[in-house]
Amino acid sequence: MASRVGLLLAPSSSLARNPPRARLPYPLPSHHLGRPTYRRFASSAPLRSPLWWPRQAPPLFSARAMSGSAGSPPYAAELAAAKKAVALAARLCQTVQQEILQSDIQSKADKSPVTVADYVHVGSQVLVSLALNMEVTSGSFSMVAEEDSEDLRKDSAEEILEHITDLVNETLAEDGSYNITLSKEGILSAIDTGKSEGGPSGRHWVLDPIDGTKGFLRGGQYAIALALLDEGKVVLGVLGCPNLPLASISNLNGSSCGDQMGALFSATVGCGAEVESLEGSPPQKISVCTIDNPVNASFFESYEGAHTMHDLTGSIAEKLGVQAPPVRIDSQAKYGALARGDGAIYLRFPHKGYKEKIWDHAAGAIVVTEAGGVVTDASGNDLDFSKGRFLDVDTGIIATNKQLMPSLLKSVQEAIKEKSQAPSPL
Ligand SMILES: Nc1ncnc2c1ncn2[C@@H]1O[C@H](COP(=O)(O)O)[C@@H](OP(=O)(O)O)[C@H]1O
Ligand SMILES: [Mg+2]
Repeated sequence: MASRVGLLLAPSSSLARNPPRARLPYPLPSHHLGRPTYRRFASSAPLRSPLWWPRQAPPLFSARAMSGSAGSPPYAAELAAAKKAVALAARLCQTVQQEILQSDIQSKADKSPVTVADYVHVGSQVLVSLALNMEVTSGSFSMVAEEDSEDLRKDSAEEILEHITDLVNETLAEDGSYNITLSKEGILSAIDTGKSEGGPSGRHWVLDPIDGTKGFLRGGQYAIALALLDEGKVVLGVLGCPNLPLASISNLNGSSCGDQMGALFSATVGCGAEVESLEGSPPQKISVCTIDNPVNASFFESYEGAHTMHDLTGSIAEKLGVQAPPVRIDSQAKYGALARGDGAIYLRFPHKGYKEKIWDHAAGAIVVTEAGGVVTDASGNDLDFSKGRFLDVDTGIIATNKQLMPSLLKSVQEAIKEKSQAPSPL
């Protein structure tokens, strides 16, 4: 946020150029510190009062699972809440992406799509925070997330904040689950619920409000990625991928034989992984592919060459004997696709000096491991999400099924060694 919102202020996006949306005629919430207190329309009831529960059936996921009820799986309430939160945020993201793609923003001389990206990052984070606070009825709330409100609190960001506020309130009104409207101060406070540092103790939500920003702006893949850490371990994860087909990507170039768009992957520790539509179709169990011969394997990697060393991943694939060309897509949609067997391997090798953040991998990693896969760093170590906002990984991150992992690790080690011994270009 700090790096992006500073660039927001030129009215360069379709959103900024268009007249402001009509304000919703709702009373606004009062300021609060700490945990946000969203106020229900025509009510001053505090958050979590039964008076707050929506009267009508929510059109998206119903998140009314009860935590810890007899016979219910672990984290059932949290999982239901996370699905609801991600589906709500996805609704906002889809609206904004359509506006971007219909506008001439990508061809503007000042090329400032980053402006729009900020609307949607903040809006998505606010909606996730709000939904989690509404749905999870016990314990304190802690969230590790990408955005903070610092730049949005500047006077110069007033117009942007107003747009974000409208966008969030319109999404809430369209969804209809909560009769709530947020003021600008409510938006700022909700963003700042994501300031936690995480760590090895307690529970922390981990959110990437839009993972794959570049893909989002290009009209490609992106994901809303939400995970829950409990005592340093990822115990559940939800990935909302609005542009990923619900059916498998059959020909591995991003298209699918099915025609329904939007996939929501989820996993709870010890309970397996599932996929369903963003509107909440019956969940289907998923598992990684069973390929054990690399000749038949394909591999996913970042679309962006700045995010991974395509030369190194090419060399790994060659050593392993993979014949298919890389499947390059943005975001943690790669983890989702891998988890349901659309491809066999995910390779990620950032350029020197880059530090991975936990929100870029927490949800994706548990979806893959619960689907029977393995996710490690380049040395075969498990990813450790308990060290705060960053991951301490050796060189890169790899994921595949259990059969292929030993030979993949060998190829990774060989390719890294070879690259380190190669003469550096003058
Ligand atoms: N130089 C870099 N190397 C590796 N990853 C980077 C990077 N710069 C940004 N990223 C991360 O790569 C993520 C996107 O991954 P992918 O390439 O798989 O789509 C970004 O998430 P955001 O888009 O949420 O910022 C960002 O966190
Ligand atoms: Mg990200």
